[in-house]
Amino acid sequence: MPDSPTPAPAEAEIAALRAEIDRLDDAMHDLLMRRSEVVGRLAGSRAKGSGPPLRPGREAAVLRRLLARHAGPLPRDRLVRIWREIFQASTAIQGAFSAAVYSPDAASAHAALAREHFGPATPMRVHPTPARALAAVSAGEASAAVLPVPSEDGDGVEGAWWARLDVPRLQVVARLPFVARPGEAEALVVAPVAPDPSGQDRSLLLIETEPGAARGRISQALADAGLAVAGLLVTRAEATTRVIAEIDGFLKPGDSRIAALPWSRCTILGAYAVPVAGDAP
Ligand SMILES: C=C(O[C@@H]1C=C(C(=O)O)C=C[C@H]1O)C(=O)O
Repeated sequence: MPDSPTPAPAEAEIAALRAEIDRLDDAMHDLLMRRSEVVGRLAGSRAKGSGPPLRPGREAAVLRRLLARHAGPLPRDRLVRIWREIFQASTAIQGAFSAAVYSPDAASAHAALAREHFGPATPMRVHPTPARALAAVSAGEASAAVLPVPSEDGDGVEGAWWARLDVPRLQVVARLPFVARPGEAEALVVAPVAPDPSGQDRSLLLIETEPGAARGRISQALADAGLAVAGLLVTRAEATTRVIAEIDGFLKPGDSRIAALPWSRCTILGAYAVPVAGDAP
């Protein structure tokens, strides 16, 4: 026997609940208008300095704080989506913002990730190679590029954008999606702005080692220097062995632990806020 449907609340009860929702909408709208005014003041203040208004670390810190106090039936990823739209609207108040997305086709997972992160109102252009997406940012045609996460097998010479990144002018500033979806596509955001710490970050260190350097030796050298390795990617092309080490924490140029490494060619590619767990399935 199917469950009998819950009896509909009486008309008066529905009207009362809708009136309560209307009052809450007004209160939320008032707060959004006030928030936008504060963002406008921030944009006008000298405190924030020049450059694009993107502060992914600050955004991540806000989201983590809200998620830590979150309760009730609104799913965590919906809360994040609402705030992503608020952040993008705030960014747009402070200056024009657009994204250059590497995507082999418009329907790819990367285009969807970028759209989800930057919201439907952000101008976005899809590029057929990571190099073209980066060139759009370099030329000032876009504010940020969305690029594939480096991989040991799939990058090829064309795809290894991270080996030729024009740091520190361009840096990795975020990882998508911020609410982790294990097993699904991920991307990195590169922008002409230094990353800002969120309080829980990972840094990307590009190292050129001697040809044929063994993984174990690379890991050991990083650990000996006091760096906590969260991931290690080793690529070997011709005479060059390139390593991308994901290091726990926010590395700044001049860090003595980097100076202690046995390789002279070590470059911080940027940092990103460690993604948060999604809703339990
Ligand atoms: C308002 C700022 O600029 C942007 C908008 C933010 C927001 O709406 O909270 C946060 C970070 C920035 O991407 C800021 O720097 O705090």
